[in-house]
Amino acid sequence: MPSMNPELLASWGYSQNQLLERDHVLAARERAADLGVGCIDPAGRSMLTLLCTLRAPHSIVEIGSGVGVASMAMLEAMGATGTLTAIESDLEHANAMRQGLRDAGILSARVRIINERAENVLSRLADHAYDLVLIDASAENLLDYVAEAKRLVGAGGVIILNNAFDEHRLARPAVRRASTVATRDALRLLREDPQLQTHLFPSEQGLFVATVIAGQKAR
Ligand SMILES: C[S@@+](CC[C@H](N)C(=O)[O-])C[C@H]1O[C@@H](n2cnc3c(N)ncnc32)[C@H](O)[C@@H]1O
Repeated sequence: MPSMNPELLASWGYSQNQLLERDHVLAARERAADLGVGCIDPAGRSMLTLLCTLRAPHSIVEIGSGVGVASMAMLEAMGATGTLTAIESDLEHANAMRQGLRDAGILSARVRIINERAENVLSRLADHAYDLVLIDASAENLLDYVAEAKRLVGAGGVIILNNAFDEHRLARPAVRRASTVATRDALRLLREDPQLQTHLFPSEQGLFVATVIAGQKAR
C-alpha cells in the first residue's frame, strides 16, 4: 500500500489542479454554497464525465441531485438523446438545478426531476431499465439505495457512489458513526458481488464505481 509521502501528495494535488470547469458549472457551485448543500468535487465530476463518455448511457438515475453539478456533467457527456431521472427531496435544491440546466442549455425534456424522498420513489422505477445509477444522497438509507441500484441497472450497467470516503471517516477503523458504517457496508456489498467489477477512485470525496460484468445481472 503506498504511504501518503509528500511526493504522492504533490502529484495528487497536481492532478486535481488540472481540472478546469466552465462558467455554468462554477455558477451552480455558487448556488450550492448559497444553499449550504454539497456537490460532487471537480475530480469526481471529471471522472463522471469520462465514464459517461465511455459508457454512453441512454438512461440514468441520480439519487440526491442537489443543484445538479453531477447531473449536468452526465447529461452533457451522455449524448443528446439521453435522459436523466433526478430524485431530490429538497425543493430549493431542485429549483436551483432547473436554473443550472437552463444555463447549460440542456433541454428540459431530457430531465425528470422527482421532488420526493428517494426511499418513496425507487420502488416505482422499472427493473433493468437504466444504464447508470449515481448515488449521492445522505448515507442513512445507503444499503437500500445500493440494493435498488442493482435492481435498476441491466448487464453492463454502472453503479456509482459519491462521497465514498464519508468525509474522510471511512479509512479510520475506530469511527463507528452510522454514516460511516453504512458506507463501509455498502462498499463491501458491491465489492463482494461476483457479478460486479469495482474500483474506488481517490477523488476528493471518493468515487466508488461498480459495473455489472457483461452477461450477468447484479445480485
Ligand atoms: C451532496 S448533495 C448532492 C449533490 C449532487 N449530486 C451534485 O453533484 O450536485 C445531496 C442531496 O441529496 C438530497 N437528499 C438527501 N436525502 C435524500 C433523500 N432521502 N431522497 C432524495 N434526496 C435526498 C439533499 O437534499 C441534497 O440535495
